[in-house]
Amino acid sequence: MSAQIIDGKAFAASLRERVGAHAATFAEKAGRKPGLAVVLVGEDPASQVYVGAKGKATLAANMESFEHRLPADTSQDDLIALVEQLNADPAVDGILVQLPLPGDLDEQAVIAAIDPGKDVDGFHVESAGRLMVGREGFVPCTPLGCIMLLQDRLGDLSGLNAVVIGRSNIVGKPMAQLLLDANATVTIAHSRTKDLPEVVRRADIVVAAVGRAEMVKADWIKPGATVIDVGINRLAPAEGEKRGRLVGDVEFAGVKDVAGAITPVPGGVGPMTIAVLLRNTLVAAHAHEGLEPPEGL
Ligand SMILES: Nc1nc(=O)c2c([nH]1)NC[C@@H]1CN(c3ccc(C(=O)N[C@@H](CCC(=O)O)C(=O)O)cc3)C=[N+]21
Repeated sequence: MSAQIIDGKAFAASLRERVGAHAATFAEKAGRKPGLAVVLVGEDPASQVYVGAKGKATLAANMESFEHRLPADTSQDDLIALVEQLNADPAVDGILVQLPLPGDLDEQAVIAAIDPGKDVDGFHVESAGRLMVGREGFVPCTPLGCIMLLQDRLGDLSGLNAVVIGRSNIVGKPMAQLLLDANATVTIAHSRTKDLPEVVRRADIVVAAVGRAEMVKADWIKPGATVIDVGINRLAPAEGEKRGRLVGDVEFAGVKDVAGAITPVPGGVGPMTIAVLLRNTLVAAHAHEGLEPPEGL
């Protein structure tokens, strides 16, 4: 049996379409477009490409994009001063500071400086706390995109066994909370987990977010399980290749013959992250104008 391939790219395109339509309606009511500010510190080439892609998607969704590119030797004080300037700017609804930050910049301190009402990444401790206690707030884009794909495929997740591999603040922990909120039975596995393959074999839902290329193997997967691959790893170039292939944390070639459904890399979770970022920015814009939140997103 071969798994259904979950087309995150198509799902994300449809979400971006709906967000763009809502953004146009918002602009008529508010007299301005929703605005997203992206701050990039340093010259990491992968980050530059990624920030450029976000800017394009933002404009295509009828939103304003504000890009701030700062040199790698920017001081903590200057970076926080920029964040405070963006907090005070009424044209800016969402603020994203691209991570990781270079050098000794203190990520937690920079994130703490973001107005929680503009925290469209959902990385502020206030957003994390709200998610934990079940209050409304911004949810990190990648796990929110993953739960959308899961609910689209499986409907009700009640009682399903979900195993999240990885415990980062950005993906693993909020992912587990979202699955718990959806009434799944949740296990968070990590580098110290004993007999990881055996734990994963019990899962109806596997979310792999460890950042290790092709770590999850076919014989770890319960037949028919739904596999969400959050990893984006660039392999070393093979003979004759200029750039190495992009692979996930799951060995796709093998796992696709066992799983019931699986997200590919690229074209799975990655595009969802950007679409959800735009969705969160749209929600922030409505809150800033005192408008009812948009429906059906
Ligand atoms: N504050 C912050 N928020 C982030 O959300 C954030 C961040 N920092 N730092 C970097 C990571 C990385 N990230 C990606 C999003 C989309 C794709 C994506 O769309 N990938 C495509 C293809 C990418 C390619 O071809 O290189 C895909 O998977 O199909 C990738 C990576 C968001 N991040």
